[in-house]
Amino acid sequence: MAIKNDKIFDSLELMKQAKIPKEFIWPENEQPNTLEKLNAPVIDLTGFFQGDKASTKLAADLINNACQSHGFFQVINHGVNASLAEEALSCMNAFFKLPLNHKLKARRTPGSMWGYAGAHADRFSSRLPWKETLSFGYQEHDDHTEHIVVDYFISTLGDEFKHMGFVYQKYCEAMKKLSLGIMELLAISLGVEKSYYKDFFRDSNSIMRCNYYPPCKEPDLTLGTGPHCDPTSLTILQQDHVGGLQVFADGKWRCIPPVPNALVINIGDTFMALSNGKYKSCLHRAVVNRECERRSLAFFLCPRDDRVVRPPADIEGPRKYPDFTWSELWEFTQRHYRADMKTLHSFSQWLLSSVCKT
Ligand SMILES: C=C1C[C@]23C[C@H]1CC[C@H]2[C@]1(C)CCC[C@@](C)(C(=O)O)[C@H]1[C@@H]3C(=O)O
Ligand SMILES: O=C(O)CCC(=O)C(=O)O
Ligand SMILES: [Fe+2]
Repeated sequence: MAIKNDKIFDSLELMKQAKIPKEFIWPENEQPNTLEKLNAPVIDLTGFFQGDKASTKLAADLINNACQSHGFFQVINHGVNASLAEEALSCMNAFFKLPLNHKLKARRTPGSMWGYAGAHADRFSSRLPWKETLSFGYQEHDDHTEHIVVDYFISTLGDEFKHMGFVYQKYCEAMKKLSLGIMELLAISLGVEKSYYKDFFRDSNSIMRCNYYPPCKEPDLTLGTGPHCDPTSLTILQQDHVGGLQVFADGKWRCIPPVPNALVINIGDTFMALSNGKYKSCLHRAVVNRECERRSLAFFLCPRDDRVVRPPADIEGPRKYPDFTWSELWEFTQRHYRADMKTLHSFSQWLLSSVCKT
């Protein structure tokens, strides 16, 4: 995707302005409104990790019910160390509170996913999200997976960020381990051989994203993250205590209030295709507020670039989506299409039309 404009927003300056710039004002029908809660079940993973059959069946049934409707559920006793999770959140402040020129040392380069972005102002010219992001990869290569994140922070921001790199290295490893456990539960809940999805994601190529949402003087006119379905396979979201995540379900935007020590899990487009549409990748967004900043950490599980996304034979019914690879879908969202609620459908049309042209 070519750079639309090379505008740079300084969140420190933006926060002082009584009126937000027009680029951040979203269409009225997409602006935040009154809220009910989403029934995103909180699933205790203790018994599943201990191999208890009854607990595993309960977890699989709750997941099946949630994923057939809106694709969101929450997990507690998930095995991610609480102090690591807390430090991953606090490390965000150490980066996002830096002066802008320091953050720009990690600036996302065109065509890359990695790095710092302010409101995606280098990619979009309207409906800008009221957020800053820092994204980096967690690819599983044989030779240097165990320090791939540390290396990124040192090479991008310097030795003084080595500790932050170490925290996120450990965090990504913990997220990957949890995501493979969730993949086993998803397989069980779909009646698929329980290691099928785990094996599919063993050599994953995942994305870690830190979302920083500054306070906003006119929170009802903008959005922190616009309405979208995650194009990825599975998202593990750690939100702080502020709240702001909303899911569009049963015709309404519904909030998922933060549950202490819980992680929010949602199905992405790629897993919807891997389940042949049985599990839903659901529209969601993030709102901001006037009083305080909000932070979230999103781990996006993605398969190896070239692995063909195709549902297992156990899942019956006519195919809903064509075969594709994650690298094809990723390129579509980075160069041709701003992820929204129709990404997978638009991508399928784009893919089939490009096949017809060859
Ligand atoms: C593959 C990805 C693209 C986005 C980050 C991951 C999964 C979610 C996508 C995103 C958050 C959906 C909303 C729009 C987006 C541009 C954003 O607000 O950040 C998307 C991410 C992206 O393209 O950078
Ligand atoms: O910050 C949030 O609560 C949601 C962010 C999100 O949906 C995303 O980054 O894909
Ligand atoms: Fe998302």
